[in-house]
Amino acid sequence: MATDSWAQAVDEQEAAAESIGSLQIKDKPEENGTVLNATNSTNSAAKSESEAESKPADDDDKDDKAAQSLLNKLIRNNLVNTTNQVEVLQKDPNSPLYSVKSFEELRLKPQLLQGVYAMGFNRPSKIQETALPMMLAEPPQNLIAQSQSGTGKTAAFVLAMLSHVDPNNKYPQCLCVSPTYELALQTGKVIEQMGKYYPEVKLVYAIRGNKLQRGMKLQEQIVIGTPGTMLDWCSKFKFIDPKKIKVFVLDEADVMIATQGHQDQSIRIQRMLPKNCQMLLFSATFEETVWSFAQRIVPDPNIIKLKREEETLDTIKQYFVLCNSKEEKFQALCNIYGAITIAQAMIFCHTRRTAGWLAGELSREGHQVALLSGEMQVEQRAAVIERFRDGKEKVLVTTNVCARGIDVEQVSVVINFDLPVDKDGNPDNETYLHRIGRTGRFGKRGLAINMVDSKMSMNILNRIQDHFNKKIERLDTDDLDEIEKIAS
Ligand SMILES: Nc1ncnc2c1ncn2[C@@H]1O[C@H](COP(=O)(O)OP(=O)(O)OP(=O)(O)O)[C@@H](O)[C@H]1O
Repeated sequence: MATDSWAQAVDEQEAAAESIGSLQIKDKPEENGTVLNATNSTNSAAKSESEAESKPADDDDKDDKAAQSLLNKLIRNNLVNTTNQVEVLQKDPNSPLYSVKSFEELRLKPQLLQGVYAMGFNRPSKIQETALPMMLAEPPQNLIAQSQSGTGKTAAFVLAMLSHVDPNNKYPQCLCVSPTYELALQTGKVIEQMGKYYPEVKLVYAIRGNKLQRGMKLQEQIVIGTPGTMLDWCSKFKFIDPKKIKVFVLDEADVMIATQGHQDQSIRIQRMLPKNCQMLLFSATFEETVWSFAQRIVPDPNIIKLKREEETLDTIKQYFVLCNSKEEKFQALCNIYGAITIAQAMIFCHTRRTAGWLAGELSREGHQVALLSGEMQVEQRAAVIERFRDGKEKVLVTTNVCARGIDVEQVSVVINFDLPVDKDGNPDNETYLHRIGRTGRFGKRGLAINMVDSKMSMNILNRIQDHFNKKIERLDTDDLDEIEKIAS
Protein backbone atom coordinates (compact mmCIF):
# COMPACT_ATOMS: atom_id res chain seq x y z
CA MET A 1 0.00 0.00 0.00
CA ALA A 2 1.58 3.15 -1.15
CA THR A 3 0.42 5.26 1.73
CA ASP A 4 2.38 3.33 4.27
CA SER A 5 5.49 2.91 2.22
CA TRP A 6 7.48 5.26 4.41
CA ALA A 7 6.86 3.30 7.54
CA GLN A 8 7.31 0.05 5.77
CA ALA A 9 10.61 1.20 4.36
CA VAL A 10 11.72 2.23 7.82
CA ASP A 11 10.67 -1.05 9.29
CA GLU A 12 12.38 -2.97 6.53
CA GLN A 13 15.62 -1.08 7.04
CA GLU A 14 15.50 -1.70 10.74
CA ALA A 15 14.64 -5.31 10.26
CA ALA A 16 17.55 -5.79 7.92
CA ALA A 17 19.90 -4.00 10.28
CA GLU A 18 18.81 -6.04 13.23
CA SER A 19 18.54 -9.27 11.25
CA ILE A 20 15.21 -9.84 12.81
CA GLY A 21 12.57 -11.04 10.44
CA SER A 22 9.64 -8.71 10.64
CA LEU A 23 7.55 -11.18 8.75
CA GLN A 24 4.65 -12.76 10.40
CA ILE A 25 4.23 -15.79 8.24
CA LYS A 26 6.07 -18.67 9.76
CA ASP A 27 8.79 -19.92 7.53
CA LYS A 28 8.79 -23.67 7.06
CA PRO A 29 5.95 -26.11 7.04
CA GLU A 30 6.52 -29.25 8.98
CA GLU A 31 6.06 -32.43 7.12
CA ASN A 32 3.16 -34.45 8.34
CA GLY A 33 0.76 -36.82 6.85
CA THR A 34 -2.49 -35.97 8.51
CA VAL A 35 -5.59 -34.83 6.80
CA LEU A 36 -7.36 -32.24 8.86
CA ASN A 37 -11.06 -32.41 8.51
CA ALA A 38 -13.95 -30.43 9.78
CA THR A 39 -14.55 -32.74 12.65
CA ASN A 40 -11.08 -33.56 13.80
CA SER A 41 -8.85 -30.63 13.00
CA THR A 42 -7.53 -28.79 15.97
CA ASN A 43 -5.88 -25.49 16.04
CA SER A 44 -2.66 -26.72 17.48
CA ALA A 45 -2.32 -29.53 14.97
CA ALA A 46 -2.94 -27.17 12.17
CA LYS A 47 -0.71 -24.49 13.55
CA SER A 48 2.28 -26.80 13.61
CA GLU A 49 2.41 -26.43 9.88
CA SER A 50 2.99 -23.40 7.85
CA GLU A 51 2.73 -22.26 4.31
CA ALA A 52 5.89 -21.30 2.54
CA GLU A 53 5.11 -22.18 -1.00
CA SER A 54 6.06 -19.82 -3.78
CA LYS A 55 7.09 -17.22 -1.31
CA PRO A 56 10.32 -15.41 -2.09
CA ALA A 57 11.92 -14.52 1.20
CA ASP A 58 12.20 -10.90 0.20
CA ASP A 59 8.60 -10.54 -0.86
CA ASP A 60 7.80 -8.27 2.05
CA ASP A 61 4.90 -6.51 0.47
CA LYS A 62 2.99 -9.69 0.01
CA ASP A 63 3.80 -10.90 3.49
CA ASP A 64 2.77 -7.56 4.82
CA LYS A 65 -0.55 -7.67 3.05
CA ALA A 66 -1.21 -11.24 4.06
CA ALA A 67 -0.20 -10.47 7.64
CA GLN A 68 -2.41 -7.42 7.71
CA SER A 69 -5.33 -9.38 6.44
CA LEU A 70 -4.74 -12.09 9.02
CA LEU A 71 -4.44 -9.49 11.76
CA ASN A 72 -7.76 -8.01 10.73
CA LYS A 73 -9.38 -11.39 10.91
CA LEU A 74 -7.88 -12.18 14.29
CA ILE A 75 -9.01 -8.96 15.91
CA ARG A 76 -12.40 -8.66 14.31
CA ASN A 77 -15.35 -10.13 16.08
CA ASN A 78 -18.23 -8.38 14.39
CA LEU A 79 -19.36 -6.82 11.19
CA VAL A 80 -18.10 -3.48 9.97
CA ASN A 81 -21.11 -1.22 9.76
CA THR A 82 -21.76 0.55 6.56
CA THR A 83 -24.42 2.91 5.32
CA ASN A 84 -23.25 2.76 1.72
CA GLN A 85 -25.34 0.94 -0.83
CA VAL A 86 -23.96 -2.00 -2.76
CA GLU A 87 -23.35 -1.43 -6.41
CA VAL A 88 -24.50 -4.36 -8.53
CA LEU A 89 -23.62 -5.13 -12.11
CA GLN A 90 -25.57 -8.12 -13.34
CA LYS A 91 -24.41 -10.46 -16.04
CA ASP A 92 -27.96 -10.41 -17.36
CA PRO A 93 -29.29 -6.93 -16.64
CA ASN A 94 -32.83 -8.06 -17.51
CA SER A 95 -33.07 -10.73 -14.87
CA PRO A 96 -34.69 -9.52 -11.66
CA LEU A 97 -32.29 -8.61 -8.90
CA TYR A 98 -32.98 -10.46 -5.72
CA SER A 99 -31.88 -9.35 -2.35
CA VAL A 100 -32.85 -10.84 0.97
CA LYS A 101 -33.40 -9.29 4.36
CA SER A 102 -33.42 -12.55 6.29
CA PHE A 103 -31.61 -15.88 6.22
CA GLU A 104 -34.97 -17.71 6.11
CA GLU A 105 -35.68 -16.29 2.68
CA LEU A 106 -32.67 -18.18 1.36
CA ARG A 107 -34.30 -21.54 2.07
CA LEU A 108 -31.13 -22.92 3.52
CA LYS A 109 -30.82 -26.46 4.78
CA PRO A 110 -32.07 -26.47 8.39
CA GLN A 111 -28.64 -27.60 9.64
CA LEU A 112 -27.05 -24.60 8.00
CA LEU A 113 -29.63 -22.14 9.24
CA GLN A 114 -28.98 -23.48 12.71
CA GLY A 115 -25.25 -22.99 12.16
CA VAL A 116 -25.77 -19.42 10.99
CA TYR A 117 -27.88 -18.53 14.01
CA ALA A 118 -25.48 -20.30 16.37
CA MET A 119 -22.81 -17.90 15.09
CA GLY A 120 -24.99 -15.04 16.26
CA PHE A 121 -25.94 -13.82 12.79
CA ASN A 122 -29.45 -12.41 12.92
CA ARG A 123 -29.68 -11.06 9.43
CA PRO A 124 -27.52 -10.89 6.32
CA SER A 125 -24.92 -8.13 6.10
CA LYS A 126 -25.18 -5.51 3.37
CA ILE A 127 -23.06 -7.48 0.92
CA GLN A 128 -24.68 -10.78 1.87
CA GLU A 129 -28.16 -9.42 1.09
CA THR A 130 -27.30 -9.37 -2.61
CA ALA A 131 -24.42 -11.85 -2.85
CA LEU A 132 -26.15 -14.77 -1.17
CA PRO A 133 -29.19 -15.03 -3.49
CA MET A 134 -26.81 -14.80 -6.46
CA MET A 135 -24.51 -17.47 -5.12
CA LEU A 136 -27.33 -19.81 -4.17
CA ALA A 137 -29.29 -19.38 -7.42
CA GLU A 138 -29.93 -22.24 -9.81
CA PRO A 139 -28.29 -22.44 -12.25
CA PRO A 140 -25.22 -21.22 -10.39
CA GLN A 141 -24.05 -17.71 -11.10
CA ASN A 142 -20.50 -16.45 -11.15
CA LEU A 143 -19.61 -13.60 -8.89
CA ILE A 144 -16.86 -11.06 -8.31
CA ALA A 145 -17.36 -9.21 -5.04
CA GLN A 146 -15.37 -6.42 -3.53
CA SER A 147 -15.86 -4.92 -0.12
CA GLN A 148 -13.59 -4.01 2.72
CA SER A 149 -12.49 -6.47 5.30
CA GLY A 150 -15.13 -7.30 7.88
CA THR A 151 -18.21 -6.86 5.74
CA GLY A 152 -19.17 -10.53 5.64
CA LYS A 153 -17.58 -11.93 2.48
CA THR A 154 -16.08 -15.03 4.07
CA ALA A 155 -19.28 -15.95 5.84
CA ALA A 156 -21.13 -15.53 2.54
CA PHE A 157 -19.01 -17.85 0.42
CA VAL A 158 -18.71 -20.39 3.22
CA LEU A 159 -22.48 -20.57 3.32
CA ALA A 160 -22.57 -20.95 -0.46
CA MET A 161 -20.05 -23.80 -0.39
CA LEU A 162 -21.85 -25.61 2.40
CA SER A 163 -25.15 -25.21 0.58
CA HIS A 164 -23.88 -26.60 -2.71
CA VAL A 165 -22.11 -29.77 -1.55
CA ASP A 166 -23.81 -33.11 -1.51
CA PRO A 167 -22.58 -34.93 1.59
CA ASN A 168 -23.55 -38.30 0.07
CA ASN A 169 -20.88 -37.86 -2.55
CA LYS A 170 -17.56 -38.68 -1.00
CA TYR A 171 -15.31 -36.61 -3.19
CA PRO A 172 -14.28 -32.93 -3.38
CA GLN A 173 -16.96 -30.63 -4.76
CA CYS A 174 -15.76 -27.20 -3.61
CA LEU A 175 -12.28 -25.74 -3.85
CA CYS A 176 -11.33 -22.59 -1.99
CA VAL A 177 -7.93 -20.99 -2.51
CA SER A 178 -6.38 -18.51 -0.08
CA PRO A 179 -3.05 -16.67 -0.31
CA THR A 180 -1.45 -18.22 2.77
CA TYR A 181 -1.80 -21.18 5.03
CA GLU A 182 -2.84 -19.00 7.96
CA LEU A 183 -5.60 -17.31 5.97
CA ALA A 184 -6.82 -20.69 4.72
CA LEU A 185 -6.99 -21.84 8.30
CA GLN A 186 -9.12 -18.86 9.30
CA THR A 187 -11.61 -19.66 6.55
CA GLY A 188 -11.52 -23.31 7.57
CA LYS A 189 -12.55 -22.27 11.06
CA VAL A 190 -15.58 -20.45 9.67
CA ILE A 191 -16.53 -23.57 7.70
CA GLU A 192 -16.25 -25.62 10.87
CA GLN A 193 -18.39 -23.18 12.84
CA MET A 194 -21.07 -22.75 10.23
CA GLY A 195 -21.11 -26.45 9.41
CA LYS A 196 -21.29 -27.44 13.07
CA TYR A 197 -24.74 -29.01 12.66
CA TYR A 198 -23.86 -30.55 9.32
CA PRO A 199 -21.10 -32.95 10.31
CA GLU A 200 -21.50 -35.12 7.22
CA VAL A 201 -19.67 -32.44 5.27
CA LYS A 202 -15.93 -32.79 5.66
CA LEU A 203 -13.12 -30.37 5.03
CA VAL A 204 -9.48 -30.93 4.16
CA TYR A 205 -6.57 -28.48 3.99
CA ALA A 206 -4.49 -28.48 0.81
CA ILE A 207 -1.38 -27.01 2.31
CA ARG A 208 2.25 -27.85 1.90
CA GLY A 209 2.82 -29.77 5.09
CA ASN A 210 -0.15 -32.00 4.43
CA LYS A 211 1.42 -34.95 2.66
CA LEU A 212 -0.96 -37.58 1.36
CA GLN A 213 -0.24 -41.07 0.17
CA ARG A 214 0.31 -41.28 -3.54
CA GLY A 215 -2.66 -42.62 -5.45
CA MET A 216 -5.22 -41.80 -2.81
CA LYS A 217 -8.45 -39.99 -3.64
CA LEU A 218 -9.84 -37.40 -1.27
CA GLN A 219 -13.25 -38.09 0.22
CA GLU A 220 -13.82 -34.68 1.78
CA GLN A 221 -16.33 -32.46 0.00
CA ILE A 222 -14.54 -29.16 0.62
CA VAL A 223 -10.86 -28.51 0.00
CA ILE A 224 -9.33 -25.30 1.22
CA GLY A 225 -5.71 -24.38 0.65
CA THR A 226 -3.05 -22.41 -1.10
CA PRO A 227 -2.79 -22.33 -4.90
CA GLY A 228 0.45 -24.30 -5.32
CA THR A 229 -0.61 -27.30 -3.28
CA MET A 230 -4.14 -27.17 -4.63
CA LEU A 231 -2.77 -27.26 -8.16
CA ASP A 232 -0.49 -30.20 -7.33
CA TRP A 233 -3.38 -32.08 -5.75
CA CYS A 234 -5.51 -31.54 -8.85
CA SER A 235 -2.92 -32.23 -11.53
CA LYS A 236 0.32 -33.85 -10.39
CA PHE A 237 -1.04 -36.09 -7.62
CA LYS A 238 -4.64 -36.33 -8.78
CA PHE A 239 -5.99 -36.49 -5.22
CA ILE A 240 -8.80 -34.32 -6.52
CA ASP A 241 -10.78 -34.79 -9.70
CA PRO A 242 -11.20 -31.20 -10.90
CA LYS A 243 -13.98 -32.22 -13.27
CA LYS A 244 -16.24 -32.92 -10.29
CA ILE A 245 -15.86 -29.47 -8.76
CA LYS A 246 -19.07 -27.45 -8.50
CA VAL A 247 -17.81 -24.34 -6.73
CA PHE A 248 -14.43 -22.62 -7.00
CA VAL A 249 -13.71 -19.79 -4.59
CA LEU A 250 -10.76 -17.48 -4.84
CA ASP A 251 -10.44 -15.47 -1.66
CA GLU A 252 -8.39 -12.34 -0.99
CA ALA A 253 -7.61 -11.78 -4.66
CA ASP A 254 -5.74 -8.57 -3.88
CA VAL A 255 -3.40 -10.37 -1.51
CA MET A 256 -3.11 -13.28 -3.89
CA ILE A 257 -1.83 -11.27 -6.81
CA ALA A 258 0.88 -9.73 -4.67
CA THR A 259 2.55 -13.15 -4.62
CA GLN A 260 4.47 -14.25 -7.64
CA GLY A 261 3.16 -17.52 -8.95
CA HIS A 262 -0.18 -17.51 -7.17
CA GLN A 263 -1.92 -15.83 -10.03
CA ASP A 264 -0.74 -18.38 -12.59
CA GLN A 265 -1.40 -21.31 -10.31
CA SER A 266 -4.95 -20.09 -9.66
CA ILE A 267 -5.59 -19.69 -13.36
CA ARG A 268 -4.22 -23.16 -14.04
CA ILE A 269 -6.57 -24.65 -11.45
CA GLN A 270 -9.47 -22.73 -12.88
CA ARG A 271 -8.77 -24.08 -16.38
CA MET A 272 -9.14 -27.66 -15.17
CA LEU A 273 -12.63 -27.06 -13.81
CA PRO A 274 -15.80 -27.83 -15.74
CA LYS A 275 -17.49 -25.04 -17.68
CA ASN A 276 -20.53 -25.06 -15.41
CA CYS A 277 -18.48 -24.79 -12.21
CA GLN A 278 -19.47 -21.75 -10.22
CA MET A 279 -16.57 -19.27 -9.92
CA LEU A 280 -16.53 -16.84 -7.03
CA LEU A 281 -13.84 -14.25 -6.39
CA PHE A 282 -13.51 -11.92 -3.42
CA SER A 283 -11.28 -8.97 -2.79
CA ALA A 284 -11.05 -6.13 -0.30
CA THR A 285 -9.74 -3.74 -2.93
CA PHE A 286 -10.13 -3.44 -6.66
CA GLU A 287 -7.19 -1.82 -8.32
CA GLU A 288 -6.63 -2.48 -12.01
CA THR A 289 -4.38 -5.52 -11.49
CA VAL A 290 -6.95 -7.21 -9.27
CA TRP A 291 -9.67 -6.44 -11.72
CA SER A 292 -7.89 -7.94 -14.74
CA PHE A 293 -7.02 -11.04 -12.70
CA ALA A 294 -10.63 -11.32 -11.57
CA GLN A 295 -11.86 -11.26 -15.13
CA ARG A 296 -9.49 -14.04 -16.12
CA ILE A 297 -10.69 -16.24 -13.26
CA VAL A 298 -14.41 -15.51 -13.42
CA PRO A 299 -16.11 -15.63 -16.83
CA ASP A 300 -19.45 -13.82 -17.26
CA PRO A 301 -19.46 -12.45 -13.77
CA ASN A 302 -22.03 -10.67 -11.74
CA ILE A 303 -20.21 -7.92 -9.90
CA ILE A 304 -20.93 -6.54 -6.47
CA LYS A 305 -19.06 -3.62 -4.97
CA LEU A 306 -19.49 -1.96 -1.63
CA LYS A 307 -17.80 1.40 -1.08
CA ARG A 308 -15.79 2.02 2.04
CA GLU A 309 -17.27 4.30 4.63
CA GLU A 310 -15.46 7.61 4.20
CA GLU A 311 -13.34 8.96 6.99
CA THR A 312 -13.65 12.61 7.88
CA LEU A 313 -11.83 15.20 9.96
CA ASP A 314 -15.00 17.20 10.57
CA THR A 315 -15.49 16.05 14.11
CA ILE A 316 -11.82 16.12 15.07
CA LYS A 317 -10.09 18.92 16.95
CA GLN A 318 -6.55 19.15 15.65
CA TYR A 319 -3.58 20.72 17.42
CA PHE A 320 0.15 20.94 17.05
CA VAL A 321 2.84 21.33 19.65
CA LEU A 322 6.24 22.92 18.93
CA CYS A 323 9.26 21.12 20.35
CA ASN A 324 12.99 20.81 19.63
CA SER A 325 13.75 17.17 20.31
CA LYS A 326 12.14 13.86 21.06
CA GLU A 327 12.79 14.43 24.76
CA GLU A 328 10.85 17.69 24.56
CA LYS A 329 8.08 15.92 22.71
CA PHE A 330 7.96 13.39 25.50
CA GLN A 331 7.81 16.18 28.07
CA ALA A 332 4.96 17.82 26.17
CA LEU A 333 3.15 14.51 26.19
CA CYS A 334 3.60 14.25 29.96
CA ASN A 335 2.23 17.77 30.38
CA ILE A 336 -0.84 16.86 28.36
CA TYR A 337 -1.37 13.74 30.43
CA GLY A 338 -0.94 15.81 33.57
CA ALA A 339 -3.61 18.28 32.57
CA ILE A 340 -6.39 16.24 30.99
CA THR A 341 -7.89 12.85 31.52
CA ILE A 342 -7.24 10.65 28.56
CA ALA A 343 -9.11 7.40 28.69
CA GLN A 344 -7.16 5.76 25.92
CA ALA A 345 -4.73 7.06 23.34
CA MET A 346 -2.86 5.79 20.34
CA ILE A 347 0.57 7.26 19.72
CA PHE A 348 2.23 6.91 16.33
CA CYS A 349 5.99 6.99 15.84
CA HIS A 350 8.04 6.93 12.69
CA THR A 351 10.37 4.11 13.63
CA ARG A 352 10.25 1.04 15.76
CA ARG A 353 13.16 2.36 17.74
CA THR A 354 11.37 5.57 18.69
CA ALA A 355 8.25 3.59 19.52
CA GLY A 356 10.24 1.30 21.78
CA TRP A 357 11.98 4.20 23.48
CA LEU A 358 8.74 6.10 24.02
CA ALA A 359 6.92 3.09 25.38
CA GLY A 360 9.76 2.62 27.88
CA GLU A 361 9.67 6.28 28.97
CA LEU A 362 5.91 6.26 29.36
CA SER A 363 5.88 3.14 31.45
CA ARG A 364 8.60 4.62 33.65
CA GLU A 365 6.16 7.48 34.21
CA GLY A 366 3.63 4.96 35.43
CA HIS A 367 1.45 4.60 32.34
CA GLN A 368 0.06 1.25 31.32
CA VAL A 369 1.56 1.02 27.85
CA ALA A 370 1.10 -1.45 25.05
CA LEU A 371 3.66 -1.54 22.27
CA LEU A 372 3.02 -2.82 18.77
CA SER A 373 6.28 -3.48 17.07
CA GLY A 374 7.42 -4.73 13.69
CA GLU A 375 9.19 -7.82 14.92
CA MET A 376 6.08 -9.22 16.58
CA GLN A 377 4.25 -12.15 15.07
CA VAL A 378 0.72 -11.49 13.89
CA GLU A 379 -0.76 -13.47 16.74
CA GLN A 380 1.20 -11.39 19.25
CA ARG A 381 0.02 -8.20 17.61
CA ALA A 382 -3.56 -9.40 17.73
CA ALA A 383 -3.16 -10.17 21.44
CA VAL A 384 -1.75 -6.68 22.14
CA ILE A 385 -4.60 -5.03 20.25
CA GLU A 386 -7.18 -7.10 22.05
CA ARG A 387 -5.77 -6.22 25.46
CA PHE A 388 -5.83 -2.56 24.48
CA ARG A 389 -9.37 -2.83 23.21
CA ASP A 390 -10.39 -4.44 26.46
CA GLY A 391 -8.94 -1.43 28.23
CA LYS A 392 -6.17 -3.40 29.94
CA GLU A 393 -3.68 -0.82 28.69
CA LYS A 394 -4.43 2.85 28.28
CA VAL A 395 -1.78 3.85 25.78
CA LEU A 396 -0.90 2.08 22.57
CA VAL A 397 2.43 3.10 21.04
CA THR A 398 2.96 1.94 17.50
CA THR A 399 4.51 2.50 14.12
CA ASN A 400 2.18 2.89 11.24
CA VAL A 401 2.90 -0.46 9.63
CA CYS A 402 1.72 -2.28 12.69
CA ALA A 403 -1.36 -0.20 13.14
CA ARG A 404 -2.60 -0.25 9.61
CA GLY A 405 -6.21 -1.25 9.42
CA ILE A 406 -6.73 -1.33 13.14
CA ASP A 407 -9.88 0.32 14.24
CA VAL A 408 -10.13 0.90 17.95
CA GLU A 409 -13.42 2.65 18.27
CA GLN A 410 -13.12 3.88 21.80
CA VAL A 411 -9.87 5.77 21.19
CA SER A 412 -10.64 9.44 21.04
CA VAL A 413 -7.12 10.82 21.36
CA VAL A 414 -4.51 10.23 18.70
CA ILE A 415 -1.01 11.60 19.03
CA ASN A 416 1.31 11.85 16.06
CA PHE A 417 4.60 11.74 17.89
CA ASP A 418 6.02 11.83 14.37
CA LEU A 419 4.02 13.15 11.42
CA PRO A 420 3.27 10.72 8.63
CA VAL A 421 5.50 11.20 5.60
CA ASP A 422 6.04 9.03 2.56
CA LYS A 423 9.35 7.58 1.40
CA ASP A 424 10.29 10.86 -0.27
CA GLY A 425 9.57 12.87 2.83
CA ASN A 426 6.32 14.35 1.56
CA PRO A 427 3.23 14.52 3.76
CA ASP A 428 1.28 11.28 3.73
CA ASN A 429 -2.21 12.75 3.85
CA GLU A 430 -4.01 9.49 3.46
CA THR A 431 -2.26 7.98 6.45
CA TYR A 432 -2.92 11.14 8.45
CA LEU A 433 -6.61 10.88 7.69
CA HIS A 434 -6.65 7.19 8.42
CA ARG A 435 -4.90 7.64 11.77
CA ILE A 436 -7.14 10.31 13.13
CA GLY A 437 -10.23 10.32 10.91
CA ARG A 438 -13.53 8.97 12.08
CA THR A 439 -16.33 7.65 9.98
CA GLY A 440 -18.59 10.67 9.88
CA ARG A 441 -21.85 8.97 10.47
CA PHE A 442 -21.05 8.16 14.09
CA GLY A 443 -20.36 11.82 14.60
CA LYS A 444 -17.80 10.81 17.17
CA ARG A 445 -15.61 13.58 18.46
CA GLY A 446 -11.90 13.15 18.57
CA LEU A 447 -8.72 14.93 19.48
CA ALA A 448 -5.52 14.83 17.44
CA ILE A 449 -2.23 16.23 18.66
CA ASN A 450 0.71 16.56 16.30
CA MET A 451 4.25 16.92 17.57
CA VAL A 452 6.40 19.23 15.45
CA ASP A 453 10.15 19.23 16.09
CA SER A 454 11.79 20.89 13.11
CA LYS A 455 11.27 23.32 10.28
CA MET A 456 10.76 20.34 8.05
CA SER A 457 8.00 18.87 10.16
CA MET A 458 6.37 22.32 10.44
CA ASN A 459 6.35 22.41 6.67
CA ILE A 460 4.77 18.94 6.56
CA LEU A 461 2.12 20.04 9.04
CA ASN A 462 1.28 23.13 6.99
CA ARG A 463 0.92 21.05 3.88
CA ILE A 464 -1.37 18.59 5.66
CA GLN A 465 -3.40 21.52 6.93
CA ASP A 466 -3.68 22.96 3.42
CA HIS A 467 -4.56 19.61 1.92
CA PHE A 468 -7.54 19.08 4.19
CA ASN A 469 -8.34 22.77 4.45
CA LYS A 470 -8.85 22.32 8.18
CA LYS A 471 -7.13 24.50 10.73
CA ILE A 472 -4.61 22.82 13.03
CA GLU A 473 -4.29 25.06 16.11
CA ARG A 474 -1.11 25.65 18.06
CA LEU A 475 -1.14 24.27 21.59
CA ASP A 476 1.22 25.53 24.28
CA THR A 477 1.86 22.53 26.48
CA ASP A 478 3.54 24.67 29.14
CA ASP A 479 0.23 26.36 29.77
CA LEU A 480 -1.96 24.04 31.84
CA ASP A 481 -5.08 26.16 31.43
CA GLU A 482 -4.74 26.02 27.70
CA ILE A 483 -4.38 22.26 27.68
CA GLU A 484 -7.43 21.89 29.90
CA LYS A 485 -9.45 23.86 27.40
CA ILE A 486 -8.86 21.41 24.57
CA ALA A 487 -10.59 18.66 26.46
CA SER A 488 -13.77 20.59 26.98
N1 LIG B 1 -24.72 -11.59 8.82
C1 LIG B 1 -23.88 -11.41 9.81
N2 LIG B 1 -24.33 -10.98 11.02
C2 LIG B 1 -23.48 -10.78 12.05
N3 LIG B 1 -22.14 -10.99 11.98
C3 LIG B 1 -21.64 -11.40 10.81
C4 LIG B 1 -22.47 -11.64 9.67
N4 LIG B 1 -21.67 -12.05 8.65
C5 LIG B 1 -20.41 -12.06 9.13
N5 LIG B 1 -20.39 -11.69 10.42
C6 LIG B 1 -19.22 -11.54 11.31
O1 LIG B 1 -18.56 -10.34 10.94
C7 LIG B 1 -17.15 -10.51 10.93
C8 LIG B 1 -16.62 -10.24 9.54
O2 LIG B 1 -17.18 -11.17 8.63
P1 LIG B 1 -16.31 -11.88 7.51
O3 LIG B 1 -15.05 -12.44 8.08
O4 LIG B 1 -17.19 -12.82 6.78
O5 LIG B 1 -15.96 -10.60 6.62
P2 LIG B 1 -14.94 -10.47 5.42
O6 LIG B 1 -15.49 -9.42 4.55
O7 LIG B 1 -14.68 -11.80 4.84
O8 LIG B 1 -13.69 -9.89 6.13
P3 LIG B 1 -12.25 -10.55 6.31
O9 LIG B 1 -11.71 -10.75 4.94
O10 LIG B 1 -11.46 -9.60 7.14
O11 LIG B 1 -12.51 -11.85 7.04
C9 LIG B 1 -16.89 -11.94 11.41
O12 LIG B 1 -16.64 -11.87 12.81
C10 LIG B 1 -18.19 -12.65 11.12
O13 LIG B 1 -18.41 -13.72 12.01
